[in-house]
Amino acid sequence: MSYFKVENVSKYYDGNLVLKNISMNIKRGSFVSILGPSGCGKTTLLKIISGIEKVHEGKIYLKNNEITNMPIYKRNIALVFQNYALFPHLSVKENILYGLKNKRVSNHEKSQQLEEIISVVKLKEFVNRRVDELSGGQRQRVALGRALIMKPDLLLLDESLNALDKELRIGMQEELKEIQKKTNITTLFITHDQEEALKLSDEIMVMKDGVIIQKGTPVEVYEQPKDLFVAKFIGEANVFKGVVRNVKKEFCEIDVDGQMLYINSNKNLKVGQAYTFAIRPEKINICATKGPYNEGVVKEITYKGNMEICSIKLQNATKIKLVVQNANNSDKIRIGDKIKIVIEDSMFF
Ligand SMILES: Nc1ncnc2c1ncn2[C@@H]1O[C@H](COP(=O)(O)OP(=O)(O)OP(=O)(O)O)[C@@H](O)[C@H]1O
Repeated sequence: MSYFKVENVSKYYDGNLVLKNISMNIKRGSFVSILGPSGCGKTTLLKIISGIEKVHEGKIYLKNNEITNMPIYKRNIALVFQNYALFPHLSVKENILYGLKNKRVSNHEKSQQLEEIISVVKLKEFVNRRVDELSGGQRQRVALGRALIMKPDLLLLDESLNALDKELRIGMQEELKEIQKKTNITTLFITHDQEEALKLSDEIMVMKDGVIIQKGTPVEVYEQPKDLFVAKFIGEANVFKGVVRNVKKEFCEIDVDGQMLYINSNKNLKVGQAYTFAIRPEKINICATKGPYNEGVVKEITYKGNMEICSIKLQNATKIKLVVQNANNSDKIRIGDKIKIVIEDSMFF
């Protein structure tokens, strides 16, 4: 039996089915992200797990106990909201201790636990400061501290890094991962940020329209997306439709509106059959002479600091994007350059 299990859960709002037959098994100590676009049902799922909302169908188990209809306070599940829901006029210490308000804990134990948590979330010098005098990142840590002091069996994080600016967010992602590893707390994190999910998770569940479309490790969902939606949602992809004209041992030829694309993989494709396929920009290399290659002209270059995204127009106006790591000035690609590219791999659907 798994540590945390959701079994065929469905939920309606005003007669609309917003969660459809959701099932998941989560191992103890793992960090699982639920990734999906706005409105797909992520928050509703978290509310159901925490007990704020009721399920219409299905069952939920935590540590072998059914908790489907258990009251919130009996579940020992902590939920951190996007806006943290802290008390702004209270101190860091008071906010964190609030997590223990329904627990019978002696004052001595309380101060011991507080000290431990303050050290985990690195807020030692702010213990007595009011929350409204803290930065966004510090508030995030208070919210985490308030959840962690409960020693919950499950930690639910609802887009909790959303309120932070990019730099702080990246810093907090690292801290969150570190805290999760240190405490070994089983965590369910919801986000619509694919980079965040890839970086933090042991497992990712991709959701769309109330359904979990794919579950897997970050590598699995990125490299073997189940469908085009997942391929496009998790990372960049050049998407084409075309008919396979030739399949060789090392490569295949695909006709995209009269433009022949050469791809260095064959994936058991059938000649004459039409496929939708998606090529990751980093699977395309610029080559000197080695064939089979595709030829095109550089139309656009987007500078990204450590890399550039180049948009290449092939002979018949098909456009394809590739990644170039920042090169020396002499090797730099420029708009108007005629280049040869090798497509190393593609995902076919
Ligand atoms: N209390 C409610 N009453 C009626 N419909 C609701 C209620 N809460 C959410 N919904 C609807 O249920 C669907 C799922 O909403 P939910 O908030 O779970 O999505 P989400 O994936 O968390 O979105 P976001 O990323 O924007 O927060 C949406 O269509 C939403 O409009």
